[in-house]
Amino acid sequence: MVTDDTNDMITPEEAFQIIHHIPVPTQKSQAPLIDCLGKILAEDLLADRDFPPFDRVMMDGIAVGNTQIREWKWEGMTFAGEPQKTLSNPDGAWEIMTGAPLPKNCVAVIKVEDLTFFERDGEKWISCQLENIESGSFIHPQGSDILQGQIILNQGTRLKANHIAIAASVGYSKLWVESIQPIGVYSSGDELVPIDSQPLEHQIRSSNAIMMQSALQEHRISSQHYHMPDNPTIIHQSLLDGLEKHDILLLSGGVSAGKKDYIPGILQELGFTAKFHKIAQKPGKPLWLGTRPDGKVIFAFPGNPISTLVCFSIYFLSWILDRKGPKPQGKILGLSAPLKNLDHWIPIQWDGNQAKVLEHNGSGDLVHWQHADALAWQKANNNSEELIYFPM
Ligand SMILES: Nc1nc2c(c(=O)[nH]1)N[C@H]1C(S)=C(S)[C@@H](COP(=O)(O)OP(=O)(O)OC[C@H]3O[C@@H](n4cnc5c(N)ncnc54)[C@H](O)[C@@H]3O)O[C@H]1N2
Ligand code: MOO
Repeated sequence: MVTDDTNDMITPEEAFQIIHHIPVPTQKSQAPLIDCLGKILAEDLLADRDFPPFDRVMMDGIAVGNTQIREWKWEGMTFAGEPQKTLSNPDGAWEIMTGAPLPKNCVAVIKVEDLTFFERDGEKWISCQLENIESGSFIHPQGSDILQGQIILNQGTRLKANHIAIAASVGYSKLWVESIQPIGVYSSGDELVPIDSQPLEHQIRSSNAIMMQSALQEHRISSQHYHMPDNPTIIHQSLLDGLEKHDILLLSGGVSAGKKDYIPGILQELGFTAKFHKIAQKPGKPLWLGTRPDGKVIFAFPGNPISTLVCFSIYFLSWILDRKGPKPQGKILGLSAPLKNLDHWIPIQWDGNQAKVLEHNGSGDLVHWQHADALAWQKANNNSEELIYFPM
């Protein structure tokens, strides 16, 4: 008899909704700027001076006070890093380099490509053929980006490299940030053996934990690995120990319907409430997510390597990185018919500039999936060829 358990499953959309209402446990600490990438800023940063701090020259060339004439007498030169000078002759020109402070009495900059330098009566002159020279051209006015004392970067910003540059430019060599503390990463199953051992015929090498740990490293989150055999007493104790040290645990295996799939029951014993167990999707149907009143969060991923990979990438990473799910959209070549009641996460490979379905052997097949560039989201019963996808 074929059973249909779609009634007790939620959709991926519902799962995203639930996930994004769960606070990510973080701790506030002060960190050197070089270690702040990817963390959440826990303070407002103020501009310590106007930006730019002076009228900044934007092109190598000359600065002039009179834009109506086309020949100016050379008066002096300023490089970036030199203090502001003053143009004394109203019909003169001051040679300037990008980044220098605009000399006093100047109203426009003309770039060197539009100029001719020449000598007349033993003196330096500059001419220009441009019809129109607008006042203010190639001048980045003082305070036009932001004024001193204003907030230049808001608390809550997830810090990218350009934000780090802003912090540096206003003199913060350390920042208060919210960061995710080391995560406990668990593998489970009697069939699993360590990477450097020779498996017996019925055994396999464990790969899910190291995959998750590596992916966490990419986001500068440290982790600790634990392995649990299929023994409820040991699982209970091991998770209890892990919860002493970590706010977030990531588990893989032992969450489906097998006789030794103890994980959901034990997590309940440990005080966790399941937010969901089972999403109408393939792969990764039996994904379990639970929280505890003290703020601890556990994702228990289905053990098949691709199920763990897909659920980790789609749900866990979008939770900690505060992404709201897949965004880009495009036409995918080679799609098969949608599944009847399950959303389908389909590996996509870029072929030149086309996205096409990657052939594979299901959620136990790490080998073919190595070529996946993205995951396309084919909704149940939906024949569209334009799919939202998720870069991997
Ligand atoms: N009767 C049912 N059986 C299954 C269902 C179901 O709904 N009813 N769901 C299937 C789906 S879908 C998946 S996905 C798997 C998930 O199973 P578990 O989470 O219980 O995982 P295990 O049974 O422990 O392992 C599954 C598979 O993955 C291998 N595995 C586990 N951990 C690792 C690891 N760390 N590294 C590499 N490989 C790992 C394990 O050896 C198994 O081959 O359940 C289906 N069954
Ligand atoms: O979700 Mo399972 O991932 O179909 O093998």
